[in-house]
Amino acid sequence: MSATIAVTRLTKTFGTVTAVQDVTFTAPPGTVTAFLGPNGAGKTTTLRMILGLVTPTSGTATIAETPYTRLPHPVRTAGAVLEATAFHPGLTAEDHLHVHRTAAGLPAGRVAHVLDQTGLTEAAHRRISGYSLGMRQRLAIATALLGDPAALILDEPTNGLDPDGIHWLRGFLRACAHDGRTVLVSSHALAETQRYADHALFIARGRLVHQTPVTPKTDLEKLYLEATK
Ligand SMILES: Nc1ncnc2c1ncn2[C@@H]1O[C@H](COP(=O)(O)OP(=O)(O)OP(=O)(O)O)[C@@H](O)[C@H]1O
Repeated sequence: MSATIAVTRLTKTFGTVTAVQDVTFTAPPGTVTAFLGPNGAGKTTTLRMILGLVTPTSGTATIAETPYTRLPHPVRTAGAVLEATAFHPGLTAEDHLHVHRTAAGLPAGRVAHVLDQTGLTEAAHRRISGYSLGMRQRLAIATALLGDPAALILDEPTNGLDPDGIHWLRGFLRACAHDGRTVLVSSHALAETQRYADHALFIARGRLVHQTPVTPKTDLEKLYLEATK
């Protein structure tokens, strides 16, 4: 299954604050799309609208041509990691994943598979309370992968990762795209984004101000500074 993420004229106001204004873009399968912009630009709000967690004031957001809240199989269609995920510290990673995969009605074998995909197999029987930030980030990604989703949405996944973790994440995102998944990632880490993204969207003050294919020659920082000033 493939799942294009399509955002059309999306707008969200919170009282007098316009967080997102008339944003339109498409994130196609088989690619990593980076979502870049200053603090408060509207990235998280847009991702939350795509995932049905925030109701748009106007416009639409669909995954596989369907709003998230109306997807027949949401966990198989889209997996997401938004901001700091809370885990029960007394559980092991394996326990945590079994709780989630049972709730989602997924086969037991998925747990070992996502542990392997995120490099957590050896740590699977340790309590999450002893996990580093990077291991927690991997576990959040493992949870998002339980349904083998066609689309993956990650909000600032490099935050708190050490160089090993960043190296792993880069390879992981590329592998996801290679497998045909649609990957949408918000980030502030421009040099790193340059190394894994196929396409970059720039958002500033709630508006999509620029977009570009990303190649080794793209000067993402220069484009970012020009587009968001
Ligand atoms: N629930 C809310 N109520 C009121 N205002 C909100 C709410 N959520 C977001 N905002 C405001 O909307 C704007 C966009 O915020 P958002 O979190 O989407 O930005 P962001 O690009 O993700 O920022 P950051 O890079 O800091 O995570 C900000 O002005 C923020 O204060």
